[in-house]
Amino acid sequence: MTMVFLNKEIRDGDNPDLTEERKTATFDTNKMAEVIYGSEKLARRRREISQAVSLIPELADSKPLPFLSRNEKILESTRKVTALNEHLPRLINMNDEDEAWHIHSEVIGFEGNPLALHHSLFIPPLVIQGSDEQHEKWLGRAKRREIIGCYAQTELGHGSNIRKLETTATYSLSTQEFILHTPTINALKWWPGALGKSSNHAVVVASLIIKEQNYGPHLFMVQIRDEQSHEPLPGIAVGDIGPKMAFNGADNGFLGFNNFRIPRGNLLNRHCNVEVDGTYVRPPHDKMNYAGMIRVRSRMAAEQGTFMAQALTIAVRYSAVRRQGFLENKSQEVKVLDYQTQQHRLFPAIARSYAFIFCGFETIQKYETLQNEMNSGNVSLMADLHALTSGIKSVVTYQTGEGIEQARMACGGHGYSMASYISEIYGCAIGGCTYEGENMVMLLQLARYLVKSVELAMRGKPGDLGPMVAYLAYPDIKVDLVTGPEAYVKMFQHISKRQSIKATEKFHRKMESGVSRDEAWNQCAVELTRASRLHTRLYIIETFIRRVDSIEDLSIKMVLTDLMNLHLNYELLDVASYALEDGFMSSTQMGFIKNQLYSSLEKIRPNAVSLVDSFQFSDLQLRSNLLNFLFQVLGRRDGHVYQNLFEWAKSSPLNQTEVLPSVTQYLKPMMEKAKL
Ligand SMILES: CCCCCCCC(=O)SCCNC(=O)CCNC(=O)[C@H](O)C(C)(C)COP(=O)(O)OP(=O)(O)OC[C@H]1O[C@@H](n2cnc3c(N)ncnc32)[C@H](O)[C@@H]1OP(=O)(O)O
Ligand SMILES: Cc1cc2nc3c(=O)[nH]c(=O)nc-3n(C[C@H](O)[C@H](O)[C@H](O)COP(=O)(O)OP(=O)(O)OC[C@H]3O[C@@H](n4cnc5c(N)ncnc54)[C@H](O)[C@@H]3O)c2cc1C
Repeated sequence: MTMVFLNKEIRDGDNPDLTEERKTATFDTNKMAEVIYGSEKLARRRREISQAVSLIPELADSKPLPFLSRNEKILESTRKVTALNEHLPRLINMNDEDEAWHIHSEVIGFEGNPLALHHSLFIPPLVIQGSDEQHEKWLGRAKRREIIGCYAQTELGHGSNIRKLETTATYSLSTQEFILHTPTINALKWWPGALGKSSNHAVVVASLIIKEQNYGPHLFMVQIRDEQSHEPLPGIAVGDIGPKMAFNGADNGFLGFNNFRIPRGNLLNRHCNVEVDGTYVRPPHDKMNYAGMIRVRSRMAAEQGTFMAQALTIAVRYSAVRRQGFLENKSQEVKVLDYQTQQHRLFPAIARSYAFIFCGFETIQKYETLQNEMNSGNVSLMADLHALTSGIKSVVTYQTGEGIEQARMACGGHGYSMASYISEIYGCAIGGCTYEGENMVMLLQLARYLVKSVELAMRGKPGDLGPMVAYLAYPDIKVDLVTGPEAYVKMFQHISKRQSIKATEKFHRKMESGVSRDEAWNQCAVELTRASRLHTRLYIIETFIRRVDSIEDLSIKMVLTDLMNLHLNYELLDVASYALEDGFMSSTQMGFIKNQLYSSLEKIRPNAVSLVDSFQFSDLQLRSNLLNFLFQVLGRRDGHVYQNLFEWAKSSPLNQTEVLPSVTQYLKPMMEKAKL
């Protein structure tokens, strides 16, 4: 008998070690999934979608992805995404972004696909920056997938410094067109996903030139390939940039223009415009054209939390079936999950996954508020959200990379095999440290905001500080950590405030010593990025506490409180040196934090498997597909790891023949020669 997604996901025939873990859980994984995904409906819809997908064989991988060449990977991801396209209207609510994200992640996995950017980076800027008329012209076609698009901003020579993008869009008064041009090799667009071979349209970011004046980066809708032949249009050079650390089922590309003309109406002009006579109509905010990037960054906390959760699901389940070494009982080896070091490796990362997902919810809601305000012409929230999302994207991507790498090491040798799927998740997740703004660059954006806020506080204007930075003006009152989470928040506020002030003061001292503003900034940059990280980590902690406070179900609240306490102690321990430095934290308090941390690990141990089960990733999503025995393997929810690893190895193309050409052509002659 198989009982799918019952409370503790107990199924007959599962590895008894995993079943034992599930039986010890103190909570219902379905209820936890509701908390993770925000509602009963969404959690249930995810299960229904997973179930429906598992019944459609053409949506399964036709071969283990690591055994495919790049061309085969692209063919396979395209096959799956187009097959999925046919089923989508029946399987999901087409207007629900969460359902769409979930089903794509089920079917495609982490390899990428030629339509991934179409939905996340082509349609959104069109919606945000396009006028009603432009929506009429392109949006319906894009949504129906009559056309495929991408977002082409980064160039070979410039990614971080958008103001210096070299691709130009020069307005021609005589023809009322924009002339797109790539003046140098460095100006080639480079990196955009799905540009290389798949897209026939692109939202292109180019510097707008009118009567020789440069108005900075603007967004243009550009058709790059013929809709019938799919050949590049005359005046366009486009291609794939080659294999990458991950995303090899997608065709990141390059793009160059040779005086390529587009109509005036192709400037996305909801917020700005170029009139027929060349008059430039300014947007309500200088950085309005960057709004799409805030949107993507606001989604990254939840996204990265989910990436890390997938790697942890694999590692925790595996750690519960992997037995190695002894504790007290010498007659049976222990589950490696029982080692304190293994728990210390994995459990704080589980806590971070939950923290990032909860933080992600708040950030997405904040973005939605911003979007509504922008639509009615109010841009006052932009600066705050830009600062916040710059910090969040940087901290969560970095820590997710750390967490996934720990998950890999926690699986020992098998973690290093592509059968674990962890390397693919890792490659994809750490891309986030770079895309949507390189992490250091974005931390420095947040630092600008923090420095300004400290300056306000120093000028005695704490009332002018926004709610997220109000703590910069709080007095220093020592805290007793025994009293609970609020004391941890206060300790973190002190640490973060002190670092922001120290960095600002250093910056001021540099300038007072005669160093230019930019040079002074650079000489303080490490301290400034530290301030940004601390501020962001404080924000993540606060969102975690808010979420746990809001939970009514007692059994869920209890286990999440354990997880939150682990998070608080782990995070504080990690930054304790800042508070020890000025005596705000005593060495006794430091000892208390460590003890609390170890006790949290023990409390979480019996719930560890169910905490990762609660993410409810299907085996297909973890590339441990039940439909086909050959696929990976370590994260299987049934825990039958070893026989599947053996099947995986047998399916390696190298094992399809006993004697390889490498042996007949080289090794054998070498050995024969040696005998002479
Ligand atoms: C599945 C895989 C998907 C992968 C998808 C990946 C897609 C991509 O990567 S697309 C490309 C993304 N590219 C980037 O993110 C580039 C990062 N760079 C940038 O965003 C900008 O160059 C940036 C923000 C660093 C600097 O911009 P710049 O115009 O030079 O502004 P700068 O001079 O630093 O700041 C001026 C002011 O603008 C503000 N500002 C900058 N950006 C914004 C914004 N988005 N909103 C509001 N204010 C902003 C600054 O805070 C600053 O304010 P203040 O003067 O008050 O301190
Ligand atoms: C997987 C992936 C997908 C992508 N998809 C797209 C896409 O769809 N569309 C698109 O347009 N682009 C895309 N990109 C490009 C991406 O947005 C850029 O690579 C990113 O913005 C970083 O810019 P860069 O490559 O110029 O890095 P650089 O800025 O050259 O970074 C190199 C180093 O310089 C440092 N640095 C740079 N400037 C500063 C500064 N001011 N202060 C301190 N340090 C600095 C950085 O911290 C970093 O250490 C993608 C990239 C990846 C990896």
